[in-house]
Amino acid sequence: MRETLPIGPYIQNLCRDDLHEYTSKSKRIKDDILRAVAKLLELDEDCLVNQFSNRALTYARFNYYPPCPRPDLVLGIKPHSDVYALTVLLMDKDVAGLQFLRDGTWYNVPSASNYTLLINVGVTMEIMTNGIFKGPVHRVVTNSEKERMSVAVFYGLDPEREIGPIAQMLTEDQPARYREMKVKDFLVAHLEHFSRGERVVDSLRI
Ligand SMILES: O=C(O)CCC(=O)C(=O)O
Ligand SMILES: [Fe+2]
Repeated sequence: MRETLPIGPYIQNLCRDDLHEYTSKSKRIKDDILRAVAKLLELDEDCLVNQFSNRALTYARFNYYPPCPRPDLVLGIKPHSDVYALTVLLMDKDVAGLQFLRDGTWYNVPSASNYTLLINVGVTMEIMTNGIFKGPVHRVVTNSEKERMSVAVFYGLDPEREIGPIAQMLTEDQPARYREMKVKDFLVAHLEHFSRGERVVDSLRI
């Protein structure tokens, strides 16, 4: 994250320092996870961490879901895959609502009795690992009685660079499954696909 946070004066006064401290600490978690993923893939330990320059994007989203009288009709967030590489999600400790899709079935993420961080893989990671790690589809359902809150910090790449499978993932037997694209164009394409209920990654498949 840039030293001077590009957020409005209201947020800056309210929680600028806390947010800066929080995102710096969660960046360390993100780097640990990237190193663990690199190890799992039998790559150089730092090869994923090194993809994130000091111009890489960090984006924090504060989600507030008020009680909703018709949870059967209204979603908190519609189905999507996160677009950046990794998400560090601080979950509401009392109210569940997050669900992941697998083989056509939605699975609940239970609320934990304490503040819990959930690490989610995003589409950027799916492309970088040439499809080995997937950015799962998830959504948030509403609750008729209780409000719910979460804080998602998304870690992405430098918008001026290209996104594509990293060179270390490619062999003759495992050629690139996704074409390259400039990150900032990829983010715009993501929004267009999201508004149509589609996944941008599917449009990049070779
Ligand atoms: O509120 C949640 O639990 C998930 C939020 C989410 O998926 C997002 O902000 O992308
Ligand atoms: Fe999400």
